[in-house]
Amino acid sequence: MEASGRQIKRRSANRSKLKSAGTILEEKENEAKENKSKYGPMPTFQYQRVFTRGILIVGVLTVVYFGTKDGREFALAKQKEVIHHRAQDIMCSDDYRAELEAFYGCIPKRCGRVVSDKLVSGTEADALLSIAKRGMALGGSEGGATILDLHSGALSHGRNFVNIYHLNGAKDVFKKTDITFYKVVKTKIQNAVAHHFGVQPHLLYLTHPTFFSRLNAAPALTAHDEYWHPHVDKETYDSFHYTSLLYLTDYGHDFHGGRFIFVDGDNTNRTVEPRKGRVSMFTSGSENLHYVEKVSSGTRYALTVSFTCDQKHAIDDPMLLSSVSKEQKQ
Ligand SMILES: O=C(O)CCC(=O)C(=O)O
Ligand SMILES: [Fe+2]
Repeated sequence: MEASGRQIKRRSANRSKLKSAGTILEEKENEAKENKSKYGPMPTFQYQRVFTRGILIVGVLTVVYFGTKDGREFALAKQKEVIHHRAQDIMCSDDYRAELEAFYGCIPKRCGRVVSDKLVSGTEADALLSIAKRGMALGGSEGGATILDLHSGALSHGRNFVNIYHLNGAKDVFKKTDITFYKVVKTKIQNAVAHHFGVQPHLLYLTHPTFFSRLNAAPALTAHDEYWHPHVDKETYDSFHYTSLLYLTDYGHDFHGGRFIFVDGDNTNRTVEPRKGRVSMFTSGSENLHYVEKVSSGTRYALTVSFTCDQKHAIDDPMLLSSVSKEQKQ
């Protein structure tokens, strides 16, 4: 009797142990479920939370460090976009502002850059591309950069330059309509520069050098082929006050590499991807330090159209070879 009474007690104790173990298990499962749904899996060892957070912080810091070490990059104009008018203002550099003090009416209301795909039509861009190709076919650099200046006649040739107007083959290379297209486009850009920077268009003069460029991936043979160095136009070309670029071919289609990069003081690059007919205009001072990336494949064509406020440095529009006098040709 006594033994069976003890057995009953033990069984009921075991049952209650089992029950409580089951309850604990169930509670743990419920807790686990709750934890899973609310906060994810619970830490499985002491300090795991601290450890996980540490890893996360180190990860974020690594991304920030490597992301900013070589600077950041923003696209001011992507090739695929069609931009009506996109501007970025920058404080005028002191040297630039000081120099312009002498040219009343030509001092910019703002410095910076502006991009437009609506100024020059596809037909106009194609007409200018055709001029560049025909002219450059008479010469061409052996390195990666060929230029053609219709004003002075300078054309890259091998490792040097020739005057295209002195070449026999050049007699009929340009037509009257070519010169008309060239002048129309120049005047549109001149008015757009004046309008955007708040200066009077008749106080802007076309200046030297204004030229077509053709860039490719061929290794540089002379300093003239090295187009990728960061520079300030005002320092490279003394007479420049406003620079404009008209792109005649498409980045990512006609060539790769060859983007235009503004290097800004905030450790950030602003890029312009060339697009046929795209015009980029900017003040030529040190507020607009820039370079062109090396072209990695294909051929990039552009026209640099430069303006000065100083009439002393003004240049004339190009003329047809047939209307250039003998003295001018020599
Ligand atoms: O072709 C370009 O995009 C820019 C060329 C340039 O920076 C220059 O001619 O000074
Ligand atoms: Fe430049």
